[in-house]
Amino acid sequence: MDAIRVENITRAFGKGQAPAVDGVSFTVGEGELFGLIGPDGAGKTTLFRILITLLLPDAGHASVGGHDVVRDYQKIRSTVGYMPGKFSLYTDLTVEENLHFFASVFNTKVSDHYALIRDLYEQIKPFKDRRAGKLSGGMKQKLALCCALIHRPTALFLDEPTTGVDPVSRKEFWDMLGRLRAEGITILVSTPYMDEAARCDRIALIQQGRILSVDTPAGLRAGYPHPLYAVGGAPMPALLQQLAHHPQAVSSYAFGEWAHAAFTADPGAAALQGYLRDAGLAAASVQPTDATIEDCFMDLMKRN
Ligand SMILES: Nc1ncnc2c1ncn2[C@@H]1O[C@H](COP(=O)(O)OP(=O)(O)OP(=O)(O)O)[C@@H](O)[C@H]1O
Repeated sequence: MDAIRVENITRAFGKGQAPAVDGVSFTVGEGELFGLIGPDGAGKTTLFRILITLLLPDAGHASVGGHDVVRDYQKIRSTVGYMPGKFSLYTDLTVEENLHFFASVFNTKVSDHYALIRDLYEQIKPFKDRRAGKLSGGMKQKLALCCALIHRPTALFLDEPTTGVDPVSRKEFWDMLGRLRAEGITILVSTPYMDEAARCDRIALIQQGRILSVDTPAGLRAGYPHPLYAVGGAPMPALLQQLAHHPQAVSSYAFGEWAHAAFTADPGAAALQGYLRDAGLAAASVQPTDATIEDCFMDLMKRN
């Protein structure tokens, strides 16, 4: 049985508005770490709210742990953990009080499943008497995850858990997700950060409410359809302009200090270098490169 099943789910807000989620389908296997990757406004939160039964879909079906999100919503609420994108804890309660409160909501005790949160909670324990509102961003996020895990959910829904979190805490957070996955907990996590996609078993790329692709990160990258070059060493605006004018150009984007340029057929590094030199960009360096998740996303967006 799939841990999460989404079939043609559609949801719009108001008449005449484009649907926030538009005919979305995918499945998540038991114990899978599945990423929903897409920019702001792509429909990730709307989909999460439908799956954790806070919002009704207009059309389609979805189930979590075999329970239908409309018919069996109570069953789902007692068995899933949810960490919303916005800080969801009680800012006036201390760290420890928040934890006990969430345990009581789920009819359990902190001690019942402490082993699951021990690693995480040890890191915030020194601040157990501090009000949650006074914690740093990374600490708040750790406490929110502890609270979402307090009843040992079978499935965990994390909506942009690392947005606005520093790089070290982000890494620690993803390490923690790996450990939870090893415990057999199914995880659906959304993020706008393409680099985090590589930490997932499979990912769905989502844009304007539609799924562009569902694949493993490696499968997605391997399926990138164009010869791709990383080009640097010259001013970016001039590089991008010149690359866009190449007769075989498909696209060119700035990726940090490099431009990534895709072509319909492989121009060859030497010929591409010559083309740029002839255009007055003699300092440009050119090397073939593998597609990143972001390259794949850009390409799929162009084609859909
Ligand atoms: N309650 C609502 N009323 C009206 N429009 C909404 C509502 N919730 C979401 N939307 C709209 O639906 C679209 C998808 O929003 P959603 O929050 O699901 O996207 P997201 O991928 O989670 O992005 P973000 O990170 O910005 O929240 C957006 O255009 C948003 O403005």
